[in-house]
Order: sequence, then C-alpha cells, then structure tokens
Amino acid sequence: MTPLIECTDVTKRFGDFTALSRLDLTVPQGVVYGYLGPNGAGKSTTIRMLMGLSRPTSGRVRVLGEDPADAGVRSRIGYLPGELRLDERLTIAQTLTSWGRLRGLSDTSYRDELVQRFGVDPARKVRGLSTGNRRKVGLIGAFMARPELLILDEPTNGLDPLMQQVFLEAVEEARGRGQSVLLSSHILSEVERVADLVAVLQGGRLAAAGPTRELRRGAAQRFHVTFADGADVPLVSLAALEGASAVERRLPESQEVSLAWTGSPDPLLRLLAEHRIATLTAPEPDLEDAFLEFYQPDAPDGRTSTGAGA
Ligand SMILES: Nc1ncnc2c1ncn2[C@@H]1O[C@H](COP(=O)(O)OP(=O)(O)OP(=O)(O)O)[C@@H](O)[C@H]1O
Repeated sequence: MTPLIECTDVTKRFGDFTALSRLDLTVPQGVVYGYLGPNGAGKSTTIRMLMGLSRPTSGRVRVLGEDPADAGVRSRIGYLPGELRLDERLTIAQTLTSWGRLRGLSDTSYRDELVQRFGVDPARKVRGLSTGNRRKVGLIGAFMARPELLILDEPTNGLDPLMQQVFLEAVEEARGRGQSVLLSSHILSEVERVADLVAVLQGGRLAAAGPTRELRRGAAQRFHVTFADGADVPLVSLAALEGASAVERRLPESQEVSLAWTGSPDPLLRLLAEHRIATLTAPEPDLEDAFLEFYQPDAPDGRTSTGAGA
C-alpha cells in the first residue's frame, strides 16, 4: 500500500542556509506519527512542504501518493498550521461552515460533536478569541471531515490539560478509523502517549526515527541506588563501567547515588551485588530521556559526562 507521506532525500535551503538536509520520512496508513525536535529544527519547514506551501530544493515529496503542489491533494488533508489565520469577522459556526463547504462536508454530526467536546461556543465571533480557543477551532476544522491524513503543527500549543486530553482522544479515534496523523510537538509526554512512530529532527537532520517503543528502549535507563548505612559508596567503580554515565551522589556525603545506564544492566548488577544496598529503583525510561540524549550540547553521542568526582 502506498504510504500516506513519503519524503525521499529532501533538502530545503533558504539562500545559504540549509533548513532541512536529506530527509527521508515515511508515514504509513493508520498510524500516529510524532514529529519532534527543538525550536528551529525544521519541523514547520517539513510540514509546509507536505502541504505544498513550499517546494523542496531537492528530493521528492509525495502526499497521498501525489505531488502536494496539486491543490486537489491539499483539500483531502486535515491541516492545522503552526500559525492559524482566521477571518476575524466570522463566528466560529460560520468559520466551520465555510471550511466544510470547501471540503464538500455534508454530514455535520461529527463536527457538532467536536464543538461540544472542545467546549467552544459556535455563536462567538473569532475576533477576541484566545489563542487556545483559536487552536480548538483549527482542530475541529482539521478533524471534522475525518480525512485520511491529518497534519497538525504543534496542535496542543495553548490548550489547557483538559483540552489536551480531548485532543488526544480525537487522535486515538482517528487512528481507530484507519486515519493517519502526523503531529509535531514539544510536549514529549503527550507524543509518547499517542504516537506509534516518532522522528526526531535536530538542526534539519533526522537524528532518529522508528517505533516509539524502540526509541524508548534505546534510552538511557536511570537507576537510583541507596547504599546501606556505613557501606562503601563505589562511585569511581560505577563511573568506570562502560554503560554508566551521569554517576552522581545525591548530596555530598549521602549514601544515595543516581546514574544513567545504557545496554544490559548485567555488569551494573554484578558490581552492586558486591555491596550492601538499602534500596534500588529504576523508573521506566521515557521518551524525554531518549529525546534529550539527541541534543546534549557538548556530547554528540548523547552521553552526559559522569558527575563522579567525590
Ligand atoms: N522562509 C524562511 N527563510 C529563511 N529561513 C527560514 C525560513 N523558514 C524557516 N527558516 C529557518 O529554518 C529553520 C527551521 O525552521 P522551522 O520553522 O522549520 O523550525 P521548527 O522545527 O518548526 O521550529 P519551531 O518549533 O521553533 O517552530 C530555522 O532556523 C528558521 O529560521
């Protein structure tokens, strides 16, 4: 089956500046795809190309199997731009009706349900709406026609936690119906909850891409160890282990040590077994840990230097 989005070796330059470099990206049917990266990484640049709003300098972009410069393709996508421009003179209802007309939407029951769930008053004028309420209108517009592909640029910007929840439910419903959703976000915990696949952009290059579960599995695992009162705290031996990084005592004289670990924990557990331990905890690594590894400023391989020195 043709992927809904396929970018092959895509580069985008603005003058001398390369905003995106040799991007390969594939979004299959029926998945939620998280598009992550720090400010200026190139997320919006990618999304604008997917929507045919700008052209790649080189490489090939296909959306729904077509060139996105084709207006017919665009009208099949539920799109939420990073900066949504609305006609200030209209009410919310008029705005949604005009978008619906453009899409040939005849059954408005899902639209009306979304209006309820997002808690917007359709009679209100767009002028004077808060950022969050504008975002809600944009989201309802993107979801209401149940398009096969949704492309959402920072969709939860300005939404309160309750509305973020409503949004995530709409995303899960869309996936349940076989629609695909590409969403860019800085809110990693939310992407982690909902995305099947993620890509991490850094400085216009893909730093990682793959199933969320695998990325999380590859993340450094944090361990917190409390050595028994009076027992040795083997900081130097811990820091010398190959999988260890950021080995730190909680407080200068404390028996508590935290460290990050990559790879099988066997060598760590063997070393710890030689010592008297009061507690050992290892929280589930999250995407934030995995993600932040990609842009430690002074550690290109993602490892932080060890804090062992005491
Ligand atoms: N039209 C343009 N002309 C020149 N440079 C641009 C243009 N559009 C984007 N850029 C630059 O390209 C880089 C990527 O920008 P982009 O907006 O895609 O990043 P982003 O990942 O979406 O970041 P943010 O989360 O801050 O929106 C930035 O350095 C930006 O300044």
